[in-house]
Amino acid sequence: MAPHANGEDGYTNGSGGSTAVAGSNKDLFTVNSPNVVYTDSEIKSKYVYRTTSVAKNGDGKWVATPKETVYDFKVERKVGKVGMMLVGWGGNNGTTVTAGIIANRRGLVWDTREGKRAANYYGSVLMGSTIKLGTEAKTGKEINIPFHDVLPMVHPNDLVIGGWDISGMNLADAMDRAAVLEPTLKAQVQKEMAGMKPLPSIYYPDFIAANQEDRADNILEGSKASMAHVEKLRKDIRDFKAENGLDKVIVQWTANTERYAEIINGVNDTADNLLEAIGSGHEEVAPSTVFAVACILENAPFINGSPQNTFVPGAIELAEKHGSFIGGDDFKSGQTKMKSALVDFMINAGIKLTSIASYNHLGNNDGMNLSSQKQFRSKEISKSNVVDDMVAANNVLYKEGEHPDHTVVIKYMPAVGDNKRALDEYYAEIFMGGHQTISMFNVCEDSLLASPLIIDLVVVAEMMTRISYKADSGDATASKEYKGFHSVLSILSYMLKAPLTPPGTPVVNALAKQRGALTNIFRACIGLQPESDMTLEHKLI
Ligand SMILES: NC(=O)c1ccc[n+]([C@@H]2O[C@H](COP(=O)([O-])OP(=O)(O)OC[C@H]3O[C@@H](n4cnc5c(N)ncnc54)[C@H](O)[C@@H]3O)[C@@H](O)[C@H]2O)c1
Ligand SMILES: O=P([O-])([O-])O[C@@H]1[C@@H](O)[C@H](O)[C@@H](O)[C@H](O)[C@@H]1O
Repeated sequence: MAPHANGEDGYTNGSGGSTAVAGSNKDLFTVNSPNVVYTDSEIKSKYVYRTTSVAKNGDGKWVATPKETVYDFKVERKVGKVGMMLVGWGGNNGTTVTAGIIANRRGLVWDTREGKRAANYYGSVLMGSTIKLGTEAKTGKEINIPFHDVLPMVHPNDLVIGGWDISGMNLADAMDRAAVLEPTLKAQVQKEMAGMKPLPSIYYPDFIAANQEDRADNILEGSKASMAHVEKLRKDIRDFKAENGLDKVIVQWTANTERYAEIINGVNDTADNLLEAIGSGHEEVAPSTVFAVACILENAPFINGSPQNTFVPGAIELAEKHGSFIGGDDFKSGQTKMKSALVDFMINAGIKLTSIASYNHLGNNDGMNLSSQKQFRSKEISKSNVVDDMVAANNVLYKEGEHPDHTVVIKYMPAVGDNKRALDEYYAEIFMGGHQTISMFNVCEDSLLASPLIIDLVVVAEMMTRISYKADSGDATASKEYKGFHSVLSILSYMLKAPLTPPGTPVVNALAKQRGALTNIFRACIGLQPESDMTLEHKLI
């Protein structure tokens, strides 16, 4: 049921909930609590984090003990001027997200066969979805607010965009090459994008498919890692920041999928060894890792939107040493996003999933790059591990080490272009020897699904640069002074297929849990408890 204006400062949707209209004033809401203090520059909150500690007693039985930890969070309210630099800016995703932000910034409307279309941010969890703020006391109605309004976040319209590409094509021509957007929209952004030209990038041929060589006409000298490359990329970031008067820059890899790098002791296992390996031009150091190192040293958050193992152990250690943010891997845009929701539902419904067959074909340049086995292998890994946590959490259905069959196939079919076809079959055992077969045909317009994720990743990563905490927790999180979250931003996992997590911490792929973590961490920053959906107020009356 479409929402309709209820005459007040909001909308009543079909479920009787209410969504406050964003932008009706600078602060859509304030929190009325002795634990939350607003100043012009900061929001400070005291938050009681409630968990349940479990341990086995002498009889081998689990004993569950409620545990409370008090955290002090601080949010800097000033957003500042933010830049987004994309590696692979001239690709399908890079050109599409750039055109999309320009179209939104200018409020563009364009003609299509189905009628007029207006710029929007659909598919962005921050710009296109809401979270529950609470329940209206006088009516009992659920009050929902735009996700983007829960904390002071940068608006994508305000992002200053730049980046690198091994292809020197200007963004207007590259947008035509990508063949993603309607001509009537392209025509309205063509002039602005024609003035955008990617910076030359580093190109180490062995890491991406040989079929990409023809594009590589905008490259820096040297076909192996070097500190000169690191310093050039660092200078590019500094220059971009200075030329645009930016307060900070967030960098994202949306360049082609690379082959995995071999993890070698003495080469990329520690921060020092990695820096030495770069300095000596070791052939196992990938371009994406060189970009990561440059960003870490420049303290620019770096996010890997592709599946390769960019963050070798040495890169993670370097980020921890410098307190720089990194995140990845591989945008979770279509087939895998659906899988991480559907498998979560099936297994948590007690349905024993026994096999998943995931096939897809696509015809864009990414597909061509993935037609090479080594690059496909990177993607196969990231697409295959996405159900592991859900299976491992259900020891009723699955014995130790038991898991569904899982096959991932990707084929390059030029004819379909960016309109990727995903065909999935989920086969499961149900009650009394029965079976359930779910077959799905999902046409994912790859870049139109990935572009909003690029925006969410940048906005959340930037937000995390303005959140700090201190705690007298008595555990590893204890800190007397305010400090940032761990360098590995696992809070980004909702947008990623293979979430990178701080060393030794579990990977969560279940989509609902990932969204819950993002929502509730942001709620904690303003002193609000997690939304439990218990709604006791509606069940105990
Ligand atoms: N739905 C999606 O589109 C989606 C989902 C998940 C992951 N991804 C990943 O995002 C990446 C980009 O996807 P795409 O469809 O935009 O691909 P694309 O091939 O259209 O764009 C990649 C761009 O990267 C450039 N490039 C390659 N190596 C480079 C380097 N070393 N430095 C700078 N630029 C370089 C290429 O010239 C190209 O313009 C791929 O790795 C893909 O697997 C995409
Ligand atoms: O996100 P998702 O739809 O599961 O996975 C997609 C793959 O199916 C596709 O082959 C690839 O080109 C995209 O980059 C993306 O990784």
